[in-house]
Amino acid sequence: MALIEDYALIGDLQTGALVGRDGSVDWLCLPRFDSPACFAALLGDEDNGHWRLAPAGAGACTRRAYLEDSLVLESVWETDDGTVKVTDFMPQRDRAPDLVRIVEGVSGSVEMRSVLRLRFDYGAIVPWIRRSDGHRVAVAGPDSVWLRSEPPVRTYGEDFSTRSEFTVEAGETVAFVLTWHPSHEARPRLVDPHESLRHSLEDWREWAERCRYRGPHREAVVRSLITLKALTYAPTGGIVAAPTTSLPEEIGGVRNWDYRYCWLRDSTLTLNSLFALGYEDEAAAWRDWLLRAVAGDPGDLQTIYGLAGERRLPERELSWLPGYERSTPVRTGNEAVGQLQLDVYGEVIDSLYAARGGGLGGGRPHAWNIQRCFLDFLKDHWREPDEGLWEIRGPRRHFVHSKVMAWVAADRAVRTLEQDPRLPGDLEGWRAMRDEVHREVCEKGYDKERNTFTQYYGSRDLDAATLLIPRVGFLPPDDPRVVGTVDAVRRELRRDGLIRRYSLDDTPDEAPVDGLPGGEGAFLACSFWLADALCMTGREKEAREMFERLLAVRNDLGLLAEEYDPRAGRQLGNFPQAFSHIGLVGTALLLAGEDTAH
Ligand SMILES: OC[C@H]1O[C@H](O[C@H]2O[C@H](CO)[C@@H](O)[C@H](O)[C@H]2O)[C@H](O)[C@@H](O)[C@@H]1O
Repeated sequence: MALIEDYALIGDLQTGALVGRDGSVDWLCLPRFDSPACFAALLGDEDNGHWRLAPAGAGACTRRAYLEDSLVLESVWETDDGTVKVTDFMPQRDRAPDLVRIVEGVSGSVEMRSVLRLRFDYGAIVPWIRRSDGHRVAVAGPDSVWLRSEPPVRTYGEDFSTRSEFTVEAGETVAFVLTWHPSHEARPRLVDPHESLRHSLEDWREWAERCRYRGPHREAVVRSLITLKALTYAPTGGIVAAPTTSLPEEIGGVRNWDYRYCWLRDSTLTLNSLFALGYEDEAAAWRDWLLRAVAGDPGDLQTIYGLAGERRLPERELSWLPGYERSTPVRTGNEAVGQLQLDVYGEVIDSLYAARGGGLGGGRPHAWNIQRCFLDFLKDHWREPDEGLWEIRGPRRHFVHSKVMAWVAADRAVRTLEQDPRLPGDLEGWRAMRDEVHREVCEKGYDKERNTFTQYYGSRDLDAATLLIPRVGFLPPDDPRVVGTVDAVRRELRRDGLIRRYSLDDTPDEAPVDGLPGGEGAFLACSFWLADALCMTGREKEAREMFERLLAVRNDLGLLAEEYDPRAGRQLGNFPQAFSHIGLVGTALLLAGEDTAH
């Protein structure tokens, strides 16, 4: 079984595929990130769908890398008979998604094998396969997938798979193109694989060159930005939290969730990273996505939407999939859609505030009207308990982070009005709310005895999200309560050098706050937040050490999942995860003195 970090991401800004070191594409949803997978071996085995293209009898590739600053992956096998490389990518597109795999002989003469097992509907459906016009065509229900090669190589069917064996000599290429198309339509248009490769490289190069970061970790920052960009759904401007579902937070555990949707929290933070580094177009596209998605009653605001702003994302379990290393259930949809997560208002308003300050005009009259509606809602509801940013599935609580973010919402709205008094708004009401939230959090969310903010009112538990208190400006970094919180979190939530998001096993007699059985790894975003907090509280050396430790956790391609198990030395959770890459970019900016946050 491949480790999570054995995978590489390729994508076309509408969906993404995971390619293993052995040349197997084990995850691909077509045509969108949130469509059913036609390759789901990631969450089961080869019979759930995959496409392996590699030298016959070979194991993992000898080396692999993305070509320059792109999402084009090159895997090289050195064999006894010669060296061969496979270049995998998905050209950016209008409609039909293509997966292109170009085999190139480098030296000697290498026998190659392609085994394609298409299984629609997350591994459940074996399609019917026929030949048409030089293609192999797989059809089941609404889906059809077309496979061709240039030059044509012989394919044959065996064991419910489409196979080919061919030999490449030095200098020869064989390019495969796999294209999804609605099954009721005629043959899709054909792309030229070599020309598409040139375009893809050019597009990514131009895009990456626009990055404004000038600090010492440029390679890591650019790779994170490319990954974040790869998680944007270009037709609508939506941003997914990750391209996968149900990669476990604990091997063999139940904490397996579907991240192929747009969380307002994750999206706003992604957007802040892109915006801070010069990517205004993405920011504008997401702002417009947001305005469409949240239109309606502000009380109906959801924390999660579909790629085009869809609201219903019913959670269900795919019983036929055995799960990644037997981690079940495998889920699609996400029940957290119906939760009350008060922090989201603050994150959205903060992001629009930053965009306005950065000249994006966050800006449009419509955008300001929505922020006013959010504030009106929050004024009436901030005193309520909620599920918080960790989307707990236990009883609602008065989470300190949620209240702090309610303060952020009021603070940014007040500041907007102070900067532009012509805008309509309840300046006095919002000021009063801001003061009241601040007072209450400092009174009820702070443990005087231990000099630390806690996870929720009245609790002794800690929460790494309180590390954000100085970052969002709720208290200055040199406030003793901030320093005390950073120290307490570092002391109590540390796990082999990294940070857990909250305590899970410290009080075994009590039900865990998140209402879920089992444990989880260290949370990478929180570990970046600790580095930020250390830096802001004057402990730059420790912050740098923490950052270097986190950089070392990335896989060979610079990718991060949501969590990490420091004891097993392996990544955990959905992959690659926007939250973790946002954390990396934020810390790199802060350490380089390029941070533009408040
Ligand atoms: O841990 C329980 C929850 O885990 C998921 O939420 C997490 O991922 C979200 C997307 O990155 C992030 O916004 C949130 O802060 C994380 O806690 C899952 O989606 C939830 O359904 C689940 O309850």
